[in-house]
Parts: sequence; structure tokens; C-alpha cells
Amino acid sequence: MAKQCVNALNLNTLYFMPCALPAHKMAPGISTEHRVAMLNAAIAPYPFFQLDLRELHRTGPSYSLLSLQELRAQHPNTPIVFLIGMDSFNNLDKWYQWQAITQLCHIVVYQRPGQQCAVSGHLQHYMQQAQVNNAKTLSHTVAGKLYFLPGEMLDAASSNIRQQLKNTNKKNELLPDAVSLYIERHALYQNDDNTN
Ligand SMILES: Nc1ncnc2c1ncn2[C@@H]1O[C@H](COP(=O)(O)OP(=O)(O)OP(=O)(O)O)[C@@H](O)[C@H]1O
Ligand SMILES: O=C(O)c1ccc[n+]([C@@H]2O[C@H](COP(=O)([O-])O)[C@@H](O)[C@H]2O)c1
Repeated sequence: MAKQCVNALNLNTLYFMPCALPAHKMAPGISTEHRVAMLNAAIAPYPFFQLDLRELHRTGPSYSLLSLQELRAQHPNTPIVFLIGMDSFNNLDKWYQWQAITQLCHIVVYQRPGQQCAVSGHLQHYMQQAQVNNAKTLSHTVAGKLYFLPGEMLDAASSNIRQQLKNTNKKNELLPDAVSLYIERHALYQNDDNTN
């Protein structure tokens, strides 16, 4: 998904932004240190992937609005693309000040198995007026557009992978080898406390 986004949109850099306190689900059951180390291991082979750790350095819920406001202040004239999956898009109207978010960045949505686009009301209205069909359009303005990025679907969910690691203790073929090695070395995801 991330590689496809870099290629299709011709991005210089795509930042992975781990959140500290998710707005709508339980906090991660694993330490920040381990999460950052696994992300670093996953992106190491790819120079166009970087980490953005701003949410880990902030207290309170990790509202995307706050991160996007900070990014916009740092880069007033640069198009900002926020990549999410279809399940996130279908729930976007439940996010904190979601309409302000759509003014700060372009939203790029990747399809996900079992997730059809299902929106109504204000979110449907946003979709109708903001959607563009050509990725190049995203570089013409700094924010406000919506693009459904085509690409291969991957039937993967992080909670399933964690559960599988706990149940079988075997490495999961969806994980990069370096991440599997890290998980094994640190005996992560072995009990219910850290499968979130
Ligand atoms: N297989 C996938 N296909 C498309 N989008 C995905 C996929 N996995 C994750 N995403 C998207 O990546 C973002 C972060 O996902 P997240 O870290 O919550 O993983 P998740 O697999 O959705 O977690 P969980 O299994 O706990 O629901 C979300 O916007 C989600 O929609
Ligand atoms: O800002 C919000 O209200 C908000 C609500 C739900 C999700 N998000 C962000 O969306 C991304 C994926 O979230 P999740 O819960 O599907 O892992 C992650 O960056 C979250 O911080 C943000």
C-alpha cells in the first residue's frame, strides 16, 4: 500500500506516523520503543520511507487533526497526502474535527478486502465534491482532494497477525524478515497483554 502510493503519486518521501493513544481503539499493548524499532526494521530497505514520531512525543489522544495542523504549519505550500485504508475512510466522519482534516491535506484511500466504500451524509457530500480520478491532480493544490488509489489488495490485519503470533509462535509470512527476527528476539506478542 505504501509502496504503491509512493510510485503512483511520485512522492519523495512517505512518513509512517505511529500513534500513541488511538482515538477510537485500545492503546497498543507493546512499548513505544519496540514499536519504533519494528517500524525502523520494516522501512530500513526503502530510502523513500521515513518515520514521523510526533504523535509519540505528544500527550493526550493522538488526533490526526493535531498532526496535520503541525505539518501544515511547517509546510504551508506543499501538498500533503494522508494515506488511509477503506475501513478508515468509511469511518472518517467519526474522527475528531474530520472536516478540518479534509481542508489540511489530500486524503488518499487504499482498498481493503471486505471493505466496500460505504458513506452517507456529509461524508458522501465531501466525497462527491472532493474526489479526483487522476493522481496528478493532487500536486496542483495543497489540500482538499480525495483520491482512491488503485492497487493490489492485501488480506492483512495487524490484530490478526498479532493473534496468530500468540497462538502459533511461528513467524508470519506477511511480516518482513527483520521484523519477525525482532519479534522473536524480544519474545513479543506471546500473551494477551500485548496483542492489541
Ligand atoms: N490490509 C490493508 N489494506 C488496506 N489498508 C490497510 C490494511 N491494513 C491496514 N490498513 C490501513 O492502515 C491504517 C492503519 O491500520 P492499523 O494500524 O489500524 O492496522 P489494522 O490492520 O487496521 O489494525 P486492526 O487489525 O487492529 O484493525 C488504517 O488506515 C487502515 O485502514
Ligand atoms: O483523529 C482521529 O479522531 C482519528 C480517529 C481514528 C483513527 N485516526 C488515525 O487513523 C490511523 C489509523 O487508525 P486505526 O485506528 O485504524 O489504527 C491512525 O493514524 C489514527 O491515529 C484518527
